[in-house]
Amino acid sequence: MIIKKITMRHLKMTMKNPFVTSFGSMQEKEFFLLEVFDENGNSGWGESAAFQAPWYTEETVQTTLHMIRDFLIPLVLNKEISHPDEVSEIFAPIRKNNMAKAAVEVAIWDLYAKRTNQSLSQALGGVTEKIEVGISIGIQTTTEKLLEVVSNYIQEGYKRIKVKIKPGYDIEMIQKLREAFPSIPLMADANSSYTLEDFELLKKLDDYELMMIEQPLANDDIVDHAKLQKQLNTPICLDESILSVADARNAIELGSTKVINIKIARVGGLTEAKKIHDLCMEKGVPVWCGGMLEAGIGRAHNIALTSLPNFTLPGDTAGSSHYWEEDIISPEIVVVNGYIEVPKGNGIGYEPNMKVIQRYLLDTIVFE
Ligand SMILES: O=C(O)CCC(=O)c1ccccc1C(=O)O
Ligand SMILES: [Mg+2]
Repeated sequence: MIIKKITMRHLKMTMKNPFVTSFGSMQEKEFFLLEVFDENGNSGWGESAAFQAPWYTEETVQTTLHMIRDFLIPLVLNKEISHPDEVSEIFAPIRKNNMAKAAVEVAIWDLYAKRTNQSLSQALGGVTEKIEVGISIGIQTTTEKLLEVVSNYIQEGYKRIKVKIKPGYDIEMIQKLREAFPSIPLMADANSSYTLEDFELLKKLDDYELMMIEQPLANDDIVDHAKLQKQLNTPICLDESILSVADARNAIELGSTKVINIKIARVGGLTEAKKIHDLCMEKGVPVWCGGMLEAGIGRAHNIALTSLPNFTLPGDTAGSSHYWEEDIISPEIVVVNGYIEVPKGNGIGYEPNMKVIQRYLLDTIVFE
């Protein structure tokens, strides 16, 4: 296929509720939709994930714009690409900037699946027809409020509950949650807010039968996580530390992690995500799909990826209505009894809803 034209739409949407982490509160989500056209007029869609501020990784909405417009699009426009696996090789001379790369790469995957008349799930080697989903809950104002929110999600059918922890908001909260819900699949995400000096505190978490603790230590660490894992019964799941299949191999070999959260954006696209999945499957390390508070296009890519066989743990891809008054795809993503059906239509299997996209559109750039 030849990449003939790329439309880059800049959107800003407001989430129904602010999402609070150890870094602060987020309610505005600004992102780009990449629509990539081939020589026959087929088009594929991708959504960028970086936030306005660089607290999760170093990328932001503005660095993404700079990288996509000035470096990545010139590398693929008017180029012949026979398979989307080639895109990560074409982008390899550009260091990091994984979220910018992923936004373009996933659109080319969707385009490829559509051209070849298959679903994105099929094109990736997906096997499951429905995926199990959990929910990630931001920090709440009070524990009472948290208990109420958790109870509602359990009633809605979500398969596991993930809560954010940070120093000063951890053991007591987890203890109350466990008392109230003795048998729910529960996990905690620290987003790198502890150090090895907090060992005694982290060790206490072993009393609450958590499925795992996500990224307790520094965002770029695998050495201290290995030391910690040796002394914890609770499995560690790395998120921020894993940017590539090489990182995954090193972390598994060192014993830094027993589970990996794969985010397409963090690892630079679907080809790298699949490589990490395949390696983890070979090593007996289960994976799940993380989220970036995406709108529908990003969510659709997550669903296709999650249909691969080693996604054996519920991920963070909740339904559209959890985040948005109205999502940018049709139909919206719905969770029934804790499952999302993997769409069978070509490509991502959801149609961009141009009326809704228009409503949140700030500006558009066309490259041809
Ligand atoms: O619901 C989602 O999309 C993911 C929620 C989440 O946990 C999260 C949200 C923003 C940044 C980082 C993370 C994370 O997984 O660490
Ligand atoms: Mg995380």
